[in-house]
Amino acid sequence: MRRTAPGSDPVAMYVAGSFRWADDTFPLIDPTDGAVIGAVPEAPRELVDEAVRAARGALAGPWGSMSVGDRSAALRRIADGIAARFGDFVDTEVRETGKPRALAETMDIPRAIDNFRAYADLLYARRDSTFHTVSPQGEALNYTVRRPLGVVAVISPWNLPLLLLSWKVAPALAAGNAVVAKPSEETPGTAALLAEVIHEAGLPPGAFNLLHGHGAGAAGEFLTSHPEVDAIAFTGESATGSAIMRAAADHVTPVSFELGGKNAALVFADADFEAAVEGTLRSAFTHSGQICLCTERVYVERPIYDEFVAALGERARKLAGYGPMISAQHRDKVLSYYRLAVEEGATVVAGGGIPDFGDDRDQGFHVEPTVLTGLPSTARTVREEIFGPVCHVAPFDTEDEAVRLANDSAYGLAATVWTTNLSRAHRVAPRVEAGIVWVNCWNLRDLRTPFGGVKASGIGREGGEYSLDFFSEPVNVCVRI
Ligand SMILES: NC(=O)c1ccc[n+]([C@@H]2O[C@H](COP(=O)([O-])OP(=O)(O)OC[C@H]3O[C@@H](n4cnc5c(N)ncnc54)[C@H](O)[C@@H]3O)[C@@H](O)[C@H]2O)c1
Ligand SMILES: O=C/C=C/C=C(\O)C(=O)O
Repeated sequence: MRRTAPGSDPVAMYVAGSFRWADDTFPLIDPTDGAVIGAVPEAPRELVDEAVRAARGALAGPWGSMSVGDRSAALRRIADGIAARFGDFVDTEVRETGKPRALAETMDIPRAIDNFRAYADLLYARRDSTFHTVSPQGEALNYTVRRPLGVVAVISPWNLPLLLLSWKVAPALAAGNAVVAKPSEETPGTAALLAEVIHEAGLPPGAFNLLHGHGAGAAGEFLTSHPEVDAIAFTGESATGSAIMRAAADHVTPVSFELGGKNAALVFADADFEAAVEGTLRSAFTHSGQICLCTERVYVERPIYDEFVAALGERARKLAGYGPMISAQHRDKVLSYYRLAVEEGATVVAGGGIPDFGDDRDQGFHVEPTVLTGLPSTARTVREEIFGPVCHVAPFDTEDEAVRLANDSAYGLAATVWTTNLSRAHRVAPRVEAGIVWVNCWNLRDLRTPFGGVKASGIGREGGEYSLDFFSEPVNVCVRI
């Protein structure tokens, strides 16, 4: 069984229990220095068809009839398998995304392991409803059974490649579905390692299948428009979500969408100043702003506005060790917003250009952490998702205005509120149109909470029981007594 292309990194595909390659390949690029580090297979339509058939076959075979206990044990073996190859996963994650090693070591890879462990447990913890019905039509026992959806397509982005893939694959498998996954073409490596781990864990052939390749007009679209796919779980840009929704409409395929954001931070004058500045620095610049939860709009109550802007700008200028944009194309997109902001009349408080390291990183795709001020709320820079290390800071005068500004967006994924006034925190948080509101913190995550966005930021919620709800169909059985 050949897992790797000759002379390249192991980014094989995995279909029907065996590792696959393809004649057509494209280069894998290290964004830190722009070097070609491997070749990625482009799955042809026939292989997508074969993967969907293999998944269907798995549902009719041992995977479809596996006990909850055995399924849970299989998920645990996957978690242990990732843990056993922790270093390989970290190396691959860092090489393909350019993110700081500490981030991969403390967030991406441990959280991926947790995802498999958590869903192994949740399988047991799950309860469903039963009702004893007494009505004029008669007496009955109503109970609920959960059926898997069937063949689930998982399409994931490049920013947290393993975390966001496992965030869908683990609950989909836990609920008894068969999965066909297509990770981002820019970061296929950790998914390929996951396929090896799943193979070693002994899942029946076809229960998990992995394809590589591009989205539009390629493997991604072949998969999401496939008539035999029963559900689509997607994380990525809102525009891609729209395209997938159109493809899914033909077969009324259910979708779960985690999409883009333009997340707001509200900093009140009564906030712990130091915590708010440091927290906003983290929320705007972690992974160079390439986390869907990152802050791009900061609103600060006027009495502390000047001091806040000065402090944030000074710390942004001093940031070191940050990673690159994922690709030359994405770097160019972010830089085009830096230019647009100036055209729109912004004051550049920090950054605004390309750093000069004087080493190999100058061949990579870095941009400077950037703080802007002075734009009206109608500016494209304030309205559109940039997905880079950049935020715009504007003042506000009242609590109502702060909430109105936060909600003045097509998006609604996450928000942060910085205040020491407990009543204000509880008053403001539910008024913000976002799926997640952090008070005096950012990205403090618990796998059991509902995760997702409102408006253009998504459809549905993932996390804990919420994922199991999406990945299974409740069936009401009514038995006359
Ligand atoms: N809400 C969240 O939880 C969340 C999490 C991470 C990233 N994101 C968003 O993801 C974006 C960055 O990731 P990206 O650039 O990889 O997103 P993207 O939408 O460009 O690509 C995501 C995936 O979709 C595939 N794809 C693209 N076009 C497709 C099509 N027509 N049909 C089927 N598949 C297709 C790609 O190949 C890739 O695997 C940002 O907008 C970010 O906000 C959201
Ligand atoms: O990029 C966007 C999604 C982030 C998700 C998490 O960081 C998480 O689930 O903890």
